[in-house]
Amino acid sequence: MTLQETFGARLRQAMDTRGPLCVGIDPHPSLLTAWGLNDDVAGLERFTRTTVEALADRVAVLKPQSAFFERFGSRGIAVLEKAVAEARAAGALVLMDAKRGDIGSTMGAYAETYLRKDSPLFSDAVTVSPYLGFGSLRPALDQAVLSGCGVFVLALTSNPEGAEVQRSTAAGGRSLAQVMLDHMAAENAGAQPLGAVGAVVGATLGDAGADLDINGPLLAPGIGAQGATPADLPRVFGAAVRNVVPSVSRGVLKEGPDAAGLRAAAERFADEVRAAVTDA
Ligand SMILES: O=C(O)c1cc(=O)[nH]c(=O)n1[C@@H]1O[C@H](COP(=O)(O)O)[C@@H](O)[C@H]1O
Repeated sequence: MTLQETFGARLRQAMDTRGPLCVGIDPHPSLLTAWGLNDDVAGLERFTRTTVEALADRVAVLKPQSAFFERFGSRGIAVLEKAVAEARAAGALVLMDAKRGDIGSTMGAYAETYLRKDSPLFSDAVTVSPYLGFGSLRPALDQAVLSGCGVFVLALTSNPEGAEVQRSTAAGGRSLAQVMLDHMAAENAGAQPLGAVGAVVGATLGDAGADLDINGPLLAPGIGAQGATPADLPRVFGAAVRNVVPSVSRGVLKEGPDAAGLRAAAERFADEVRAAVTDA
């Protein structure tokens, strides 16, 4: 695989050319209603198509939240499959937010679902949980490298409940999250320009209080509806802020269904991120 084909290279290039932003596609029932749509498969399809058409040719990363599609069973998954293919065709990287985590043998099936090139849900990257043990992720980590894809591993999540688990002290006195971050750094060692293993670290944390030097991307959800702003990023991420992929879902989606409104919101967030990172 050439350097250009690695996930790290593709992500870096997308962020440099399109701006440092991930927009989440989270079709909440309340958003469907606010857009004048019904909370049914037709509404889901219209919402998703509008968002992809408005943003896939300009934002670096689109992150569909699988749960909102799974709600509708197989017909919802069909909408998701189409959205992934169309977003990728328009040049966006697709990060499937599925937060999968299971024993290794089952993780192998998830890896095939999202990271094998001939799968109907093939995406550029997927979110996973390491809290069944980092080693349980091995099939996804290996499949990602084979396919030139990325894996975003939950480390310090944006929700307040996460700390109970993630900040607990593990063997050797490190926090459990730090143990996971250290595994990620080991996976990414030597990769240029960035490794394929990303960490998820909430922008809401105030100060991450962890060593985020993993030589990989740092997905930062929590901007917008959960209260964080791009200006918070330098404080949370310190020197690692240049590897941050800030993520906004409702903060952009609430500006729909008008495509111009969605685009303007995404551009505004990307501009604010650029300013915050430049000033850092
Ligand atoms: O992995 C994620 O994307 C994620 C991790 C995390 O720590 N917190 C978090 O909010 N998310 C996801 O990011 C999105 C946040 O949506 P908004 O709060 O509407 O911007 C949701 O799809 C969450 O599932």
